[in-house]
Amino acid sequence: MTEANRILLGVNIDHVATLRQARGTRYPDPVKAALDAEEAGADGITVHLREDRRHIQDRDVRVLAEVLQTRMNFEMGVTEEMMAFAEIIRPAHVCLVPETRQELTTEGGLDVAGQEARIHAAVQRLAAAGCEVSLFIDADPRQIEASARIGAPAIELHTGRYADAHSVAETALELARIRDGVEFGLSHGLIVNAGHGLHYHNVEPVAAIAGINELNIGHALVAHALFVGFKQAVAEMKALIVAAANR
Ligand SMILES: CC(=O)[C@@H](O)[C@H](O)COP(=O)(O)O
Ligand SMILES: NCC(=O)COP(=O)(O)O
Repeated sequence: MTEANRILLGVNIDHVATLRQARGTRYPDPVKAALDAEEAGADGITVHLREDRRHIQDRDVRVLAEVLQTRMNFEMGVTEEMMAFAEIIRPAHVCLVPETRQELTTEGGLDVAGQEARIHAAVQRLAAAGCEVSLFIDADPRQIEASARIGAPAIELHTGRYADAHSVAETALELARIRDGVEFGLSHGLIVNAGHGLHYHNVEPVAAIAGINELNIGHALVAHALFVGFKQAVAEMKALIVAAANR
C-alpha cells in the first residue's frame, strides 16, 4: 500500500466578511463560515486583517482564536500595530504579506530581499510569541533565498500571476515558475505553501506539484458557496486538491 501525498487546504474567509461589511450588518458571520469549513475538511482557517479593515475585523480574529478547532493562519502587513496584535492573539501561523491601502487585492509578494533586517526582526519577534511565520512572496529565487537566509520556516508562493494569465503559454510559464519555486524552496529547507486567485478550474496543476504543503484559497470558495453552501464548496475543493496531489 502506498502512502497518500498529503496536501492541506487553508480556507480564507475574508470575503464572507466583505459581504457583511458591504452593509454593516451582523451577517454573514465569518466565524460561522470558519466552523463550517472545519467540518467540511479545512485544515486551517486564513484571515487577513487589513490595515483599512475592509473585511475582517479585530473582533473576528479574537473570536476565531477562541473557537477554532484547527489553527489560524493570520495574514498581516509588517506594521507595529499588527505585530502588537499578533503578540496578543498568538496565532499558530502568521503569514507576512505586503499591503498597500488602495490595492484591489494583494499585488505581488513581499520584498524580503530588499528589507531583510526588518523582516528578520519581525520573524524573530513572532517566533518568540509562538507563531510559525511564513512569508508571502513571488516564486523568485532571490526572494526564496532571502526567506531561507533570515530563518523563516515557511513561504507562501503568490499564485496571482498564474491565475491571471491570459494565454495557454503564459499560464504554462507561470505554472513552471511556481513549480521551480516549490523545488527551490524545498531545497532550502522551507515549508512551501501557495495561494491567491486559485479556483475550481485552475487549482489542480498547482495541487499536483510535488512537495507543496498547503494551498490557501478564499475568494473562489465564497463565490461557489453562494450556490452550493459553504460546507459543500469547501468539501469539493478539498476533494479536488487531494485527488490532484495523488494522481
Ligand atoms: C494575501 C492574500 O493573498 C489574501 O489575504 C488576499 O489578499 C485576501 O483577499 P484581499 O486581497 O481581497 O483582501
Ligand atoms: N494567501 C492567499 C489566500 O489566503 C486566498 O486568496 P484568494 O483565494 O482569496 O485569492
